[in-house]
Amino acid sequence: MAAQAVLRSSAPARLLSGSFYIRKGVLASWQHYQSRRPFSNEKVLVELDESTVMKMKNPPVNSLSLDVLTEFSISLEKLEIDRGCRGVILTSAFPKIFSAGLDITEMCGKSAEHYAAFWRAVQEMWLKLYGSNMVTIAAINGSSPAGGCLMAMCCDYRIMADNPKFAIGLNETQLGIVAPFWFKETMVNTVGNRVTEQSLQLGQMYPAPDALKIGLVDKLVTEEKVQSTAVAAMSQWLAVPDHARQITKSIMRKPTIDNLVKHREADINNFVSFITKDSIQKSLQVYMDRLKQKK
Ligand SMILES: CCCCCCC/C=C/C(=O)SCCNC(=O)CCNC(=O)[C@H](O)C(C)(C)COP(=O)(O)OP(=O)(O)OC[C@H]1O[C@@H](n2cnc3c(N)ncnc32)[C@H](O)[C@@H]1OP(=O)(O)O
Repeated sequence: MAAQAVLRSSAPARLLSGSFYIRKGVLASWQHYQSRRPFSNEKVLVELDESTVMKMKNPPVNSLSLDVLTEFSISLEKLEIDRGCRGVILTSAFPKIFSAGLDITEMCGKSAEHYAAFWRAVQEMWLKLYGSNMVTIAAINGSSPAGGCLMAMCCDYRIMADNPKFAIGLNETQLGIVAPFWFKETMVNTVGNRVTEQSLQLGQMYPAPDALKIGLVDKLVTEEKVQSTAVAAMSQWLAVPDHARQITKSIMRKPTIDNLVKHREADINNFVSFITKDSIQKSLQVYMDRLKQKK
């Protein structure tokens, strides 16, 4: 399956004397900006535009395979070290679906080594996105279960298409699996303990209007306006001095991040021993069969 992230890098925040611009507070030559060109490899395409937009493009439903996760982390890392990029809008290239979450086929019928590599890639994506110094805004243009919801929750601000057919939530228990502690902590940090406790046990998916009510998303707009609203929100977030915003973000998120870093290997071992159980493999298979039968 081809996965492609489309990245658009920000134009200079402010031009000075026609030949310099400010990138993360550092003066850099206009020539340098011009030398930044769209880049692409098999799965990543970077285009220069007014805002940096990272589009998931893994048909048909943006499931997060090992390849997609790896490419996502590499792309984000590239933007992180690009001093010209202060914020990223994360969205989907497809209408009606933001991301179907982790690719279930990566968790079925594979070797223990594969599960360990896959889980490390999930952790890496989370560490990079939740710990990003950039402003991150999720433009949720469709449904977003489980790992898709996790990605959205990692962002600083969430805008979702106002359509009750689109739902978001951590539905892991519905698959017979358990959201790990750092998924749980990300949700607690987003909507609070009580809502998380109930949502996780029920594996609840929230239609967009309900997601707004519980604070799982911050704003609803019509489908056509999701991206332009994200661009407008980005300007507002970028008006805050970077250093103050970044330190504040770190104060809020560091304890949660440190907790995974400290228990990273144990978390991988736990995932592998859980996912290789016959009963869990059977649950996932039943869930996949149901997905295919619903057509
Ligand atoms: C201690 C250990 C803990 C383990 C923790 C593990 C944490 C797990 C996190 C996860 O993210 S698990 C994944 C959870 N995701 C879901 O439950 C989503 C399932 N999919 C859907 O609900 C729907 O597909 C959709 C996303 C709402 C889209 O619906 P739509 O009607 O547009 O498409 P479909 O016809 O259903 O799907 C098309 C095609 O895609 C396949 N597919 C869908 N989701 C996934 C997926 N997550 N992984 C792999 N494949 C997926 C689906 O089977 C269809 O395939 P084909 O029939 O076309 O072959």
